[in-house]
Amino acid sequence: MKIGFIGCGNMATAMLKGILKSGEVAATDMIASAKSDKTRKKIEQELGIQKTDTNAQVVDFADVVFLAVKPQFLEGVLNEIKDSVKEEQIFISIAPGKTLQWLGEHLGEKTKVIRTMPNTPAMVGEGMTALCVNELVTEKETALAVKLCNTFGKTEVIPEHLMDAVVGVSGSSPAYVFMFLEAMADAAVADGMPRAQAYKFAAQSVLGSAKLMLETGKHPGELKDMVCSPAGTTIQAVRVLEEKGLRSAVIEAQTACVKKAKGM
Ligand SMILES: NC(=O)C1=CN([C@@H]2O[C@H](COP(=O)(O)OP(=O)(O)OC[C@H]3O[C@@H](n4cnc5c(N)ncnc54)[C@H](O)[C@@H]3O)[C@@H](O)[C@H]2O)C=CC1
Ligand SMILES: O=C(O)[C@@H]1CCC=N1
Repeated sequence: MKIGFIGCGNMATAMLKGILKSGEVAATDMIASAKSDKTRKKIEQELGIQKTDTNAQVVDFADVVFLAVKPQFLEGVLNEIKDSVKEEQIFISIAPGKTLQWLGEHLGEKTKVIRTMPNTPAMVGEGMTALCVNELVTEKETALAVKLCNTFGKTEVIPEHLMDAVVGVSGSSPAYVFMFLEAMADAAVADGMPRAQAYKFAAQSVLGSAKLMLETGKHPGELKDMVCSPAGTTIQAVRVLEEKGLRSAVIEAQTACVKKAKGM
């Protein structure tokens, strides 16, 4: 199996590293395209795979082609590669808001298309990717795409109508989590802790809390209650977070994020 990436920025690099590390595909069977010399140098030196400045060359080479440019450049790229597309190939988009129908219209109606939404924790093998497929993609091909995405984290196949919600809950959410981490660290710095140490304490607490929820399967409210001792410290923090509207802020932020994804 040969894999190609059109565009080799943050997400593509993270995904490529996962696939390479898994050993599922040899470096010689992978190619990525980039517009700048700097990125092509990165492809060669950091990833050790083939590079090109021509997107159609990726399509000529690969069985599975990842479309990893920003959504605003996608239409131009699809127009550029359309004549090189073969019916047996699989195209995997990682763009928010671009539907299977839209992708099929631009790639040709007989094209196998998969729509995904990964996230940047893929850079450390802890990504969360959602995936949906068009009617031309077989179960075996879906399983192949899941296997590839599992090399950089967890993957779930979902109905397409949930894809915009995924942008909010996992595609974009690392940004809100990093803001929360920064704020917690700032408070610890205000209380005298060195900044580097504050980041470590905040990040490990978030990592551990997420792991605790995933591994116990317990309701987050129950886990929160386990921390809140009667007349203790935590319930005071919870009281202030409620007063300042933490839940509402997160829900409103995510709703704005999903609204933007729908309009893309
Ligand atoms: N960064 C994130 O957290 C996530 C991003 N995505 C999506 O992934 C896609 C890529 O995003 P990033 O990697 O963050 O962006 P990026 O800007 O880091 O990478 C995009 C790359 O595509 C290249 N490019 C632009 N036009 C091109 C063309 N015509 N031909 C070949 N290469 C071209 C750019 O030079 C750049 O290196 C976008 O659709 C984004 O919405 C999805 C999930 C998470
Ligand atoms: O901000 C964005 O548009 C992309 C999509 C999901 C994460 N980053």
